[in-house]
Amino acid sequence: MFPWFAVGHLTPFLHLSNKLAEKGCTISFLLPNKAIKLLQHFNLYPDHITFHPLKVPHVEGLPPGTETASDIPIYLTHFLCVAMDRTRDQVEKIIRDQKPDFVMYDMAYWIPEVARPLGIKTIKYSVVSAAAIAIVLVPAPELSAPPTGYPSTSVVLRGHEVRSLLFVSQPYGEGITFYERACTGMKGCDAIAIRSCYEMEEKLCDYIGRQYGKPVFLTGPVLPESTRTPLEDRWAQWLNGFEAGSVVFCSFGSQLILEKEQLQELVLGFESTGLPFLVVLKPPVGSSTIEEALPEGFEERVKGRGVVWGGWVQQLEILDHPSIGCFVNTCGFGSMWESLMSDCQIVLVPHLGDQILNTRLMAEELKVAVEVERDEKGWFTKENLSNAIKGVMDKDSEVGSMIKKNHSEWRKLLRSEGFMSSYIDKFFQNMQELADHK
Ligand SMILES: O=c1ccn([C@@H]2O[C@H](COP(=O)(O)OP(=O)(O)O[C@H]3O[C@H](CO)[C@@H](O)[C@H](O)[C@H]3O)[C@@H](O)[C@H]2O)c(=O)[nH]1
Repeated sequence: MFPWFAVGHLTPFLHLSNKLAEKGCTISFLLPNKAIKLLQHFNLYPDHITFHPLKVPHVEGLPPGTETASDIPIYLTHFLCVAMDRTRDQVEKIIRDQKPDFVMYDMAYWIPEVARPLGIKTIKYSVVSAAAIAIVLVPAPELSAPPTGYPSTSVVLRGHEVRSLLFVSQPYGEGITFYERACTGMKGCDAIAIRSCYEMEEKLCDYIGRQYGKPVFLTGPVLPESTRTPLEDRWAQWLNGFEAGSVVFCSFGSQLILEKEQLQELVLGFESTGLPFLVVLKPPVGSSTIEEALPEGFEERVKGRGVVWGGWVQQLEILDHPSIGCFVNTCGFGSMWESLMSDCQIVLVPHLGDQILNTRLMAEELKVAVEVERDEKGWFTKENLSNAIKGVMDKDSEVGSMIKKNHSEWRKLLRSEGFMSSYIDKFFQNMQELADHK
């Protein structure tokens, strides 16, 4: 397993590794040294899954010590791609030593070049939605419309949102654009795997398979069915102090760093809901702590009912806490699945291109969430945020009841006996057939 150096990618690769280890596979998991600490509690089969730490070389343009996308603002990501590509010698050595049957990868487009001469099969595992892959099948200058044959009219970008995909034609590593990286990685593999399910994205998955002429294997959502570690006492105790389903939890993923002004607007939005809230965000641009960026008098005013936290929390465990009633997030693909598995109302504030598409899927196709209204620049006002939250938390709200009902049906399906395991069984069978295919 060789995932991209970002928590939102490392985590689902590890969840899948657990499922494959359960079936008896032996897995070498390649990851930046620093990420081991963050992930090791998710390794449920340490006898089968071995972490191989990689030394991430320093690349000019990155702060010293950068190892994952969480360490840097999004606009520096292309330098981290350079660093990942420069681990190629280390990766190649591990592959030669371990001689696996398969290598699964995502952003490292050069894996097929390394593996094929050794007779090793490769699977490109996409941990973003099928919609997000399908929409970038054309280079950015043509992005004003989805590619020909794109099979959805609702899971699309609208107007100015198209700008969120302009990065596709920009360098993403040395001498390679994001588009070229994505396409080369797809064209070189023996099969494409997607962390999705037919119930949600069948047409999009089939479309990708047709475009690349490759088999497409779906792994399903691949989430732990229950949380394994107890919630940190600090949060358990704080949340225990509120009524069931009353607290609004907000987490913006592992990467997003806001401008100070945006952060202030956001927290003021939470304040004006009048509801208890736990907001987890990275300190904004130019601040070393979250506290120094909060609006004046804010902490005093929300004391006892609101917390804004600048560190890492156990998101899955928090979502499982009975006091949480609403989850506000950017609809990164990891949080999207986690929110669907939870019992909470879902409010979405997408930021990146794939997050907008996931939001359309959730809010318009499945109708399990509401999307906060945003302006041309992609930002929103405290009133819009507060209204969206109150709209789903109000017991008499029609929209709130409608999304609650739809969400509960999806949750029932995802949690139903055999739903996730049948995807894994099928995926495992697909892998065995691919291994036998000379
Ligand atoms: O304090 C925190 C913050 C995050 N998480 C976990 O980190 C993961 C975050 O994943 P996601 O919600 O997808 O956010 P990002 O990592 O920011 O997402 C990146 O990767 C996704 C693919 O997984 C893309 O869809 C997004 O656009 C991209 O920003 C989830 O499993 C969370 O449970 C925690 O456990 N604690």
